[in-house]
Amino acid sequence: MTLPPNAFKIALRERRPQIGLWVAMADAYAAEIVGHAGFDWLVLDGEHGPNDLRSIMAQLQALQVSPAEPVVRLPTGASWMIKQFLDIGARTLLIPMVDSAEQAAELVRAVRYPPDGIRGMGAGIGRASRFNTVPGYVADAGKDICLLVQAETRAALADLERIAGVEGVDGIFIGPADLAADMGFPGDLEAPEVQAAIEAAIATIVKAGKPAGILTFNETLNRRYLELGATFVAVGADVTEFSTALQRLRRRYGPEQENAEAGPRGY
Ligand SMILES: O=C(O)C(=O)C[C@H](O)[C@@H](O)CO
Repeated sequence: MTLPPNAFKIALRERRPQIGLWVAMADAYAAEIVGHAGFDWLVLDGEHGPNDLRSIMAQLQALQVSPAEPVVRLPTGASWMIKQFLDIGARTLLIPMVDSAEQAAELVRAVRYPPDGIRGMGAGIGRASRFNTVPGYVADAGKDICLLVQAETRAALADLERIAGVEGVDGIFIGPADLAADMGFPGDLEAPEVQAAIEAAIATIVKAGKPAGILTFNETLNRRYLELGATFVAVGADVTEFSTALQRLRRRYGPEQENAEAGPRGY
């Protein structure tokens, strides 16, 4: 059998805007529902969602027929963890807290087989090769593996141009919540200082010739970031949409019969 090309990675390379969603319910059935909603990419959150190797694998299986690219966010960029998630078939990885070009270069090596990298040989017994039914998996793996790194501290923004210059980094995601916290504005992603830093970071990434990504729950900001040249923009999360919709439904039958349209908070 053959694996479909990574259409998300191709779209990033061609700078075609990609609209995504954070998926943190850590449930295959919920992921399958989200997979039919029309998003271009879906972050299976292994950093802040209650996920592990098996729950991510179940979601990858549930999303196998979805056109959306599953983007697996790991808790950290440890090479042993990258190896395991690549072997279960994750093709697009999002690694948080990347603060330097040196760290980014190590992540590139972790997603590549020798001699260009250190990824261990084991996909032949793993889901990545569809259990050794994909001819030439090892030789072709690098073509569809997509490495996204998160810049979400002042240190990362100070080294952003060098991070963007690392060959093998396919995109840079700005983490507004952690960046805001690191800048001294925890929970206040819309502080002017934070917004200025985000806009400058997008400009740096775009100028360096790499796709920029971000997530906010604020439609006005998301449209602004797309105008500034961001390519992969996540516009919400399954958990917050689900929670907000249920609260709104209950309020419709409350004493005030509220019909509040307040959207979910992002932080
Ligand atoms: O710093 C950020 O913002 C992110 O990396 C996204 C958040 O971790 C995600 O949980 C949404 O709040």
